[in-house]
Amino acid sequence: MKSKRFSIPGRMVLPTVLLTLFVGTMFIAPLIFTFDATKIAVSERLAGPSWAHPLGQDGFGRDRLARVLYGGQVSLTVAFVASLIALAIGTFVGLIGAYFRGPFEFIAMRVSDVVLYFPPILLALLVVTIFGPGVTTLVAVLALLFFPSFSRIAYSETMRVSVLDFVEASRALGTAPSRIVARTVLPNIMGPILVQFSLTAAACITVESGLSFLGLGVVPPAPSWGQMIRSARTYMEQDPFGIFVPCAALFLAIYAINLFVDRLRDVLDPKGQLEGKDAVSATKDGAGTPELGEGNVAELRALTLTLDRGADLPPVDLVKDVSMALRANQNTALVGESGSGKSLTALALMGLLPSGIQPTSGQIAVGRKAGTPVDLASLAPHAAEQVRGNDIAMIFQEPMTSLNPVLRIGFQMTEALQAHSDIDRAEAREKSIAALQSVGIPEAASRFDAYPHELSGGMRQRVMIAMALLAEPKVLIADEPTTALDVTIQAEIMDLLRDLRSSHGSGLSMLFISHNLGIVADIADWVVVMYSGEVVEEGPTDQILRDPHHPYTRALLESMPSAHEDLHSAKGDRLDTIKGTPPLPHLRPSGCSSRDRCPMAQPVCATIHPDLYRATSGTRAARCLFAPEAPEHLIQKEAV
Ligand SMILES: Nc1ncnc2c1ncn2[C@@H]1O[C@H](COP(=O)(O)OP(=O)(O)OP(=O)(O)O)[C@@H](O)[C@H]1O
Repeated sequence: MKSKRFSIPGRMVLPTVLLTLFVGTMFIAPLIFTFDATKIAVSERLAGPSWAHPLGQDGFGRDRLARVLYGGQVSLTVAFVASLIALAIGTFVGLIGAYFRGPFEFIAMRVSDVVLYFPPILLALLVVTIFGPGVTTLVAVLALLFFPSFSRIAYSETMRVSVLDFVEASRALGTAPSRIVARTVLPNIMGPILVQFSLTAAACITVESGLSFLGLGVVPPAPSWGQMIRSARTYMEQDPFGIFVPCAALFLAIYAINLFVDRLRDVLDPKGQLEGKDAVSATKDGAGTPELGEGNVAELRALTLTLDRGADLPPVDLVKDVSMALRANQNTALVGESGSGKSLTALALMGLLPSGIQPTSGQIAVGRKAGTPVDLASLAPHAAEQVRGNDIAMIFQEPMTSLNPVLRIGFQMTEALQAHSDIDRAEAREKSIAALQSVGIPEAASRFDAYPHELSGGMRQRVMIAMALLAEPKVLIADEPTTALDVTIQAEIMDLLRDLRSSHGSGLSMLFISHNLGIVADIADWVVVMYSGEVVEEGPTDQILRDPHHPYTRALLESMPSAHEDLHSAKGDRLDTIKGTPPLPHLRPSGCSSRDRCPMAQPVCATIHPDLYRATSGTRAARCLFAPEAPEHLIQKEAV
């Protein structure tokens, strides 16, 4: 494996140079040149710039350049140290309060509330008046003033993040709470906290200057920007340059810090880290531009998706060695129980994997209407946005949460359309209304101006389908699109999806994700069954439904109530359930992953991990030692 080379990301170069120059000037220039910030020369008061005093002299004849540099040292140090203390205390308090709840939450939030009740500047004045002005008091007062803003943000962000799938999954994987907080939750809340840090550092500089301006900050004759403004104010009309210098220094300091932290947040965001990098090929030697097989519009080749569980726990493969070809004009169903890896496989195609999950081997290729195939995860965010929605689109389970509730349907549709094509608003409106009509929305023109809550669940899902198809993508991923709907509406949406291929005549390929093998008969030409992160069987739908070769597919069929009872049930109207639950990804048994739940399991199943054996005819494949596709010698050796 190649060793990582340290390099500054492109986006960070300008802010880093700017901040380094600014801070460097403040701290290094006084070491090189002999500046005296306190030497008074009354005869030269308010003198203009000269070689000896490039920024002129103040009302006491002191060198203004020296004062602005030393003042900067004080302001920046106070702001940085105070913000860092506020960040550390506030984040800790908010994180612990939100994650562990109970008394932790009560104490954390009430302490922050008490501080927030006081108007900040009054609280600052109160503390400074009690403890006396000075740098240490300033740092303490600023940290006290600003830690509640960090704790509030950390609290709300932790509440949001801790119910997300990947945190739940870490819990399910038995990771210790302290580890989840430090390794999983903290990195995911750092974005807003870093932004808050920049705002706080900037606010600290202004509050410090304000207090010094009032004579309650840095003690004279030590220089500070606030003091400089205060004394320059007296001569403002005679010498406006005197007030401009410290104000410009304040402006530059705040701008440089904000720019730096803003960019840093983008770079630290795990989703942004992929910018300009090929996440798949980075793990493989010799991988280049992804390739597509003949007639395929998207393809996964031997894709493995791995969850990084931190330094102490080994990584876990959530999806293993999955290959899938989505062909033009073909509907593919991806079927399996909850947790089998269907959604992650689809998200990998979209280049939208959650943070912490990376492709560690294999290849992802998505065909474009124009241009060479791409792996979305390897594209810069802006480039990926051009492909998503345009060449590959996705609809989700819950149309209410996929549509923005505060924007009219029409606005959301035209916005999506205009993002991918160069058309004006009127044309976008026309196309959107036509799209609404094509998915069976009555009175489409008036629905165009409706808000999502004014439509029924089925209508909303139709809108989502219309939106997804607006740019005429080659691939449409439908992730359990009917699960959140009433049974009657489900049937209507299934009919709509089934008819899409004929109504959408540009070779659309649909990947239909479902946990219900029974409902795919009408819609899919090809079925891929997943279990515990692996493909266990695939083939033409009619063949798989009539004669499943993998015991898990058979069990899945027999547990499904379906309109196609005649296709699969040999047991009349009695439905079987699949006993047990799928293994957690880090607890897969040796040999065959499904053997614990398989009625046909033999001792050999514990020793051999079956491959996905393909029939010589090249169509069907099954991952079972006893499937007709499996080479006979494998079990003969172990048989009695
Ligand atoms: N963000 C994540 N972090 C860690 N593990 C995850 C994450 N997302 C999914 N997983 C795990 O990966 C495995 C596959 O999940 P996936 O969501 O792809 O399954 P699924 O078949 O789509 O299930 P469902 O039908 O419930 O959505 C599961 O074991 C799940 O717990």
